Amino acid sequence: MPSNHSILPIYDFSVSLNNGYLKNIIPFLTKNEIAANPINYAIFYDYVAKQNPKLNSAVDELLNNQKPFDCATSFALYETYICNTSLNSIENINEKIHKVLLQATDAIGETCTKAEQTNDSFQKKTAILEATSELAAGSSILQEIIQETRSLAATSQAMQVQLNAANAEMEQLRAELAQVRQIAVTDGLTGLLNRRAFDQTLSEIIEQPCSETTCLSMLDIDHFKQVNDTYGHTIGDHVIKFVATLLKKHAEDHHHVARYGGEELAIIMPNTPKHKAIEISENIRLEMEKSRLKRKTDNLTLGQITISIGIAELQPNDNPESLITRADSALYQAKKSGRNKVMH
Ligand SMILES: Nc1nc2c(ncn2[C@@H]2O[C@H](COP(=O)(O)OP(=O)(O)OP(=O)(O)O)[C@@H](O)[C@H]2O)c(=O)[nH]1
Repeated sequence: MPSNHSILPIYDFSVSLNNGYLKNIIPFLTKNEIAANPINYAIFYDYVAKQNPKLNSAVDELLNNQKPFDCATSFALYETYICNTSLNSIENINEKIHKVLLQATDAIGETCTKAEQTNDSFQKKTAILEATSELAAGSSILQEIIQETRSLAATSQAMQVQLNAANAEMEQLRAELAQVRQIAVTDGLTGLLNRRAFDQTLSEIIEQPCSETTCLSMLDIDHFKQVNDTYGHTIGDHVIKFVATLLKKHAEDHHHVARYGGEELAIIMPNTPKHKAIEISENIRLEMEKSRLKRKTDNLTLGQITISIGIAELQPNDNPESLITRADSALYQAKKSGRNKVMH
């Protein structure tokens, strides 16, 4: 998908991931007697993908209160939480910025006009003062000049107050904008970079002329379908989240940790020699192998869950696809040779 389409809903294109969602969405819609039309499908796609916490809360509330998913409800959910979320927030922020700038420009304009008028008036009064020899007339003109000076000072002070308020509001808007940007690059389940941000980051790193080695590590949870089938999709999600925390823990500060899709995660490692990429990946694999996850509800210990990892080192003629393909084939080798392995 072209990266400039940031206002479109962001969907994953992994076939296995979407098949997994499909298997959950249809029974869910049937069970709750919700029409499986494209709008409801989109709503429940996001609901199952858990990428949109506000949508999930809104849907949960409707379901808990046994409200029907009629045309109006579905449209409202779709418009509010899916199609227009990012567009609306960006438009709102733009509107607010425009308003603040207009207010600040008005305040500055008003002060400038006042200063010009005062300047004209001063010039005229100075000419009269120079020409008059009467003390009383001179004193009255001086009084007027003092008044006008005070009035100009008050206008300029009011402008200062307005500019300070505008500055504070711009700070707030800057923070809101940063938040919207953050949401656009974050994977809702794991908090890692999402696929779009991964693609963009990898392209940028490859385009940069760099003498240091860059490595890409791709990680996939072994027999994950079995985890879902045995413990359910929710536990599956928790396992993905746990693996994500391991990646964050072991990756270095300048690395980029992302959810590539479904149960496949990745670390882009700029300025990292291959032996270091292998060491980090091996540490992640080992910690996962040793971990014994427990189901929160009843403390049941899940069986051993392992991960396979493939590493590729960036070559001079690489593009993102060729680098990903090599890391993916190393991952495939790791799977083929028994899983729970790091291959490069
Ligand atoms: N719970 C959960 N499951 C997911 C998610 N994304 C993908 N899956 C599931 O992950 C599974 C991936 O299975 P496969 O690609 O067949 O591979 P696997 O079972 O992991 O086996 P190997 O990769 O060969 O070790 C599918 O069952 C998907 O439904 C997700 O976000 N949450």
